[in-house]
Amino acid sequence: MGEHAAGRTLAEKVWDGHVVAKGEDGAPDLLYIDLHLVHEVTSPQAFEGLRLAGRKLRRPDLTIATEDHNTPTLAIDKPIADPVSRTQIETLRANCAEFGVRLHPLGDAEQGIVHVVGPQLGLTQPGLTVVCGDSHTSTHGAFGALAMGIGTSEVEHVMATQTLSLKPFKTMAINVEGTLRPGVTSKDIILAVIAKIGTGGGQGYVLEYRGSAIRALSMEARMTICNMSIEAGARAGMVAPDETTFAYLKGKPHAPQGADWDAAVEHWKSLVTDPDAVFDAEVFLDADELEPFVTWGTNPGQGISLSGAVPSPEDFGDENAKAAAERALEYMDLQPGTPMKDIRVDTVFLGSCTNSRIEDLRIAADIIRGREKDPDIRMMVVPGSARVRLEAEAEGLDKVFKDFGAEWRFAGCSMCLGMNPDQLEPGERCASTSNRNFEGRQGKGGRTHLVSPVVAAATAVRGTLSSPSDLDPLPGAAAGTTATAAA
Ligand SMILES: CC(C)[C@H](C(=O)O)[C@@H](O)C(=O)O
Ligand code: SF4
Repeated sequence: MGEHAAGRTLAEKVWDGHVVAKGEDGAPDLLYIDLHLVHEVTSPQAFEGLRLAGRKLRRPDLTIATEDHNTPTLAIDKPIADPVSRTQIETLRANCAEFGVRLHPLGDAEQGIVHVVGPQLGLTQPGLTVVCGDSHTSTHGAFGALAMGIGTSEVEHVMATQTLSLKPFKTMAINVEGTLRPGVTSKDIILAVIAKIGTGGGQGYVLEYRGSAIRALSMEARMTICNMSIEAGARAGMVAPDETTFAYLKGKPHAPQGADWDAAVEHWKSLVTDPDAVFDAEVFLDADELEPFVTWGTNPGQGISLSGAVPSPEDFGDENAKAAAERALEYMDLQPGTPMKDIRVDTVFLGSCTNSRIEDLRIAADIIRGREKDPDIRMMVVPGSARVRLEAEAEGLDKVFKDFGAEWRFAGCSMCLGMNPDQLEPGERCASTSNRNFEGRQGKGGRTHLVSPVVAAATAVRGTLSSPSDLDPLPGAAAGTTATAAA
């Protein structure tokens, strides 16, 4: 025991502030939940459980639902053709009506991927506990919230009690110092982190992303990083709130106003890891050295610099990693030693809760503006929410994408996981801005390379995995890229 208690990390502060009942000897604590986000896939049994128990929803005012996974991205005014998707959507609508949950249905201006909607409404705020029956709830940690994906039985527990029983966690600092080069984005940071620590490296930990490179990122770029914390196996990922966070939140529909705003900012400023706090583990990454990062395999940790080559299973010391690489290369139909930039893709997907916010669309549009799409590439652009779509259209980005030959779709999860008509054909290869490259994730037999929005855009121009620096300069433009390090 030390002389005096050590300082606390950000995660510990938020946790401590929500304990309703403390567990003894490593048993779970009961935590109060500030915000419960709901979508159609993981809520039906939870609502059914409440119904069977004759219970009410404890806090409808802290619960909000949206339709995202099963929604079509074309002809959204027509009935949903797929019976399973239609049933899930109709069930959500009926449940929300019965239990008094605010729902943003397809066609509503606030409909969209649950992890895009919460932040854009200003519901996601520093210091809150946020849960959702969805693994990528970690996205909301970008605001300094403790945000966790939960299972359907936990969804029911939160619905019934507004609390959740949670096991203690360990803390890991992910320190990213330096300045990103042009064309390198926050997506590359997180892909590099996962390649470094592995898909199980974060197990049991709440990650805190820190350092000058993280501080320099926009809120949307921070969300991209926190979003993929779960792909490293972590319980959650967080960034301490700062002026960037406050500026993003100010004026959002659910952000505090007037004197409440000032008081909130005062409180939020205390949500930082104390200088004398000790993390259970630390990881360091040099932002100056980072290059655009892409995956070659079938888990998000199987990634490499875009300037590199497909690795050989022999490159992996560990027998499991060797076997996993062998299997991944077979599924991906790739030969060791092939330069990543020689890999031809069929489809480019710009979307998902990782990279479908307005900044993602802007930086991709900046690259393709005035350029021609490779004629054999199919490109789909799917805004994360109806609001993002409207905003993009007000800026004329839809026209940039359409002139380029891309498909401009309505908001939803879309080809991120193909629970809707947007799927890859067997054997089709896709450069995707989403977060999972599992076998069959984007359609049976489909092959996924995870990339940043700028790599997605450059790939759509050249037809092979490419970064903006591989593109010929536009006539009259200065050499280099217009992509900023902001996304
Ligand atoms: C459908 C849902 C439960 C799932 C998740 O939890 O992540 C989905 O969003 C995904 O990305 O695979
Ligand atoms: S966009 Fe993809 S990762 Fe995000 S919630 Fe939807 S299916 Fe899951």
